[in-house]
Amino acid sequence: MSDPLVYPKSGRRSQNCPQQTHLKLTENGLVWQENGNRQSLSSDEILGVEKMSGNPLGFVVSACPTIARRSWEPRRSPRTRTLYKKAFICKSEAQRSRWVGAIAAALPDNPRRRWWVAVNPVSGRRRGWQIFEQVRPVLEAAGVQLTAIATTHPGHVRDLVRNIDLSQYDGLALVGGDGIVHEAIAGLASREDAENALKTPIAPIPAGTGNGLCKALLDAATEAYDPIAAALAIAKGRPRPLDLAAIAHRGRRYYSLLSLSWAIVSEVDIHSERLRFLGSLRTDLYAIWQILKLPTYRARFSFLPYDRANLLTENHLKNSQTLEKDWQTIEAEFIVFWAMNVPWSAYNLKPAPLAHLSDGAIDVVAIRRGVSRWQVLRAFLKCATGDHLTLPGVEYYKVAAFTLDPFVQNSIISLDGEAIAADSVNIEVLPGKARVMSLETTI
Ligand SMILES: Nc1ncnc2c1ncn2[C@@H]1O[C@H](COP(=O)(O)OP(=O)(O)OP(=O)(O)O)[C@@H](O)[C@H]1O
Repeated sequence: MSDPLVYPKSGRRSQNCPQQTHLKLTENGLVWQENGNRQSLSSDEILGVEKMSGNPLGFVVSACPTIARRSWEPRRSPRTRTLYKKAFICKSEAQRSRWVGAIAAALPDNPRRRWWVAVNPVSGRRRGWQIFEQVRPVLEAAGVQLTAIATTHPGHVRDLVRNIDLSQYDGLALVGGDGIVHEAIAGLASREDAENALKTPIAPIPAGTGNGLCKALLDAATEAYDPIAAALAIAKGRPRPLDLAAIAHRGRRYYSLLSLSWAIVSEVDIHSERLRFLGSLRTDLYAIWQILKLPTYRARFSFLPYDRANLLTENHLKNSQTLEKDWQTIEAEFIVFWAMNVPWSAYNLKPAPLAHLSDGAIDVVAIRRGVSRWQVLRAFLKCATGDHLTLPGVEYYKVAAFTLDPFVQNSIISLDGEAIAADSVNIEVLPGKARVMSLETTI
């Protein structure tokens, strides 16, 4: 559809705009001229179109385009998005109706419009509700209906999700950190209809301190890590499978979506909570403190290697054990023990660069006794970009299942950031057990 009779309107700046434009609806989106420049919005970016209130000739297109990189931003970093509203004025009401109808018809239908939203107001820097208010207009512009609640106590999301009528919703959005996503999964898994319930699409909106799952999803879609892109995954994305790990510990069964860590990693994860007021700096400072102390933790680690050697490049194989279909056992003093379901454990930490959201494997990064403080510190620093795998002392195992028997009294295991006593744990991968919203074009 192409129409020369459409005039642009840019609010207070309308006097600077050309008198006339030529709006075109192509199979890729909208194209028009403004101040002599060609402007466009692709159909991937357009959220919706609506008649302008107060002007019978106007209509407004809402979109989430990427914004131009600033001069100091690295060229390879993904570009952030913003909510953008573009107003057009038609010559007649009939023409406006034609445009609104044509644009709406050209947008792909969103089969998932009804979302339940839990907002943790105290996660991260206590900006959960503010972040929800930031993304709400994006979702509403896309016609998403929201039923939002604020959590009031730990375990609240798990209890609500256990009892919620899932037939009323197309997905669960979680504004907070990985902790409330973990709770939502626990709630779904504890239902009588768990098998089906776990297929409910989940969408994390980052407001916590770590947000490893959200970072992993956005990074896989080459999107910048920000709440708007996370919300766009609800409006324009598709559900994709996510492996879960089933954990047997002291007769109980847990589900993990992110990580199981022990040794200095769990010490940092759990004990740095007391430095919460420092934001994400808390883990960095606590990690440096632990590396200076360099405690070691004895354990038996038995694992079933995951037979996909082609996923490992030659370089990484140097640090990996031989891949065989049998269980293997290592008894050692560990400094680092970090089992990851996804590449990112936090938005700024990529311990498992070879992990994939649904490859049926858990990636274990370990450092044993015998390396210097300097080497551990280097591995920790390189971990920010996932470039630590080739460093001396860093071991990497891709496994389908494992058992960890810690021989240390009074240590803790961190399961998706929540503490459990360091006792024998059995972990098994449940391939594609859950579903998460993603902007990836090929899944
Ligand atoms: N209103 C509340 N008051 C206190 N704790 C809460 C409340 N709502 C949720 N929680 C608990 O807060 C914990 C952490 O939540 P969340 O994961 O959202 O944030 P975070 O810890 O800052 O983020 P991350 O897990 O990414 O570090 C969860 O275990 C949850 O049970």
